Amino acid sequence: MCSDVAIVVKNLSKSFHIYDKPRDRLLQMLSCSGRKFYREFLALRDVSFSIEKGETVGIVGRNGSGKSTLLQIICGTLTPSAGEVRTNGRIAALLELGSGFNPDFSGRENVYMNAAVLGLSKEETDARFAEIEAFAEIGDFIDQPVKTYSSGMMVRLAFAVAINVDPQILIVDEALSVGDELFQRKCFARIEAIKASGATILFVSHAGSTVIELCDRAILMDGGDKLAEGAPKSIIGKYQKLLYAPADKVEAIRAAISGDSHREIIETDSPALLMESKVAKDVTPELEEFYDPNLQSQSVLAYESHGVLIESPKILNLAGKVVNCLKRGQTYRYTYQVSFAIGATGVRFGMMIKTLAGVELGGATSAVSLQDAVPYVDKGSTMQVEFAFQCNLNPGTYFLNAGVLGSTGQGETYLHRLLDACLFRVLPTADQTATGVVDFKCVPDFIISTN
Ligand SMILES: Nc1ncnc2c1ncn2[C@@H]1O[C@H](COP(=O)(O)OP(=O)(O)OP(=O)(O)O)[C@@H](O)[C@H]1O
Repeated sequence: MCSDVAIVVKNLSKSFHIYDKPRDRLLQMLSCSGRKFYREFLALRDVSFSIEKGETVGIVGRNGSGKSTLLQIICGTLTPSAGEVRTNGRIAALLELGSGFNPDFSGRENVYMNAAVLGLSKEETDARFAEIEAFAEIGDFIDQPVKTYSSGMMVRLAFAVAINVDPQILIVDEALSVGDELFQRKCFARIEAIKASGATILFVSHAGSTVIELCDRAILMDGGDKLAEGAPKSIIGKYQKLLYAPADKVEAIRAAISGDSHREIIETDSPALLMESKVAKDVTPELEEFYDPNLQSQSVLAYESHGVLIESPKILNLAGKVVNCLKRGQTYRYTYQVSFAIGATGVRFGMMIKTLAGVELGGATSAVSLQDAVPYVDKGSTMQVEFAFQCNLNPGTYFLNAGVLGSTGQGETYLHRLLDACLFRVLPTADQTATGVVDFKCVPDFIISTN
């Protein structure tokens, strides 16, 4: 193995035996006839790549694409069915939550055990223990059995160990998403320091922005295949295209992505090759807005009705078609119907767009003050409410609220309100330069001065 290379994965395949019924497993154990009581499931199919020392590589892919299986084989906790993995350097891994811990032992004991597995002597761990404890910030829990820990505490301790053993290769599988935001930031800062020290980092993440920020390169997995590898931004674009594709277009998009990679367009962030990556992107079909029936809000929360009911919240495009997968920059109409089983005064309507995490991004009310509200709505009336909005959001998933304010005699209140009434996605585009959540239409410009 070349001394510049940290990880080599060559023609790696992994198949699992799937038993339809528990008794089939038993029959298989007892069988001497060679008959198979299981189905083979190929979780990884002929995957090859290599990672150089000092590189930070992100692995992305839809659920079940084989990311975790791949990391587990690289770390040696799972054996491949075919192919091989070679690694060069001390590996610290954060795989499944708490997988390296013994639940009956205290945090302190687990730190020593974990560090020993990673090749540290007791004296070396003694010297680092205070730093590990300080980083984990779990207080007196350090001397409690790990089985009493919350998932957040577990990940704090596991991460504190992994990053304080000076790994030459750090492998992280989504573990960071468990910790709270402040801890996540602290971890990212430390990962950057580890990266700066020249270590190799391989991590799985569903967060495209994290991969773009942290990684030098990304690998897209799908259905056990390595579909593409290249510059993070380009790979994330392909991943999102696949993720948000309507069911009948998935195969075409998959084929286009894999076709690109078979032509071996190895994309880097160097300006010369960005031209090539643009060509590769253009091969992938651009997605049009559409309605995905599977995309329904599972978290609708209705306030108690005061004789008023919000119904049929939906998004329409300008042609009047119902859609929930939207295009960035386009104008849409958010509509809902309101039925009044009771007369109400000072009626106002509202909407709010929120992120998956519930952050309120922006909305509107139909009137600034009571003076501008609809003065009176008769009992038995129905109103069709509509808010036109421009979709200045970057690709992602968002929620919409709907609300009706007014009075039925006891002062202004929500006559009805639906939280998470609607769910929509913003589709990725090939030419996206905007980052973050909101597309502020930033226009970059620069002037180079030389002395
Ligand atoms: N021990 C196992 N036995 C049978 N099937 C398995 C086993 N482990 C994983 N699989 C299957 O292999 C496929 C790949 O799983 P893996 O966990 O590697 O995917 P992933 O990309 O990490 O998914 P996610 O993003 O949901 O974590 C899945 O279909 C999964 O059900």
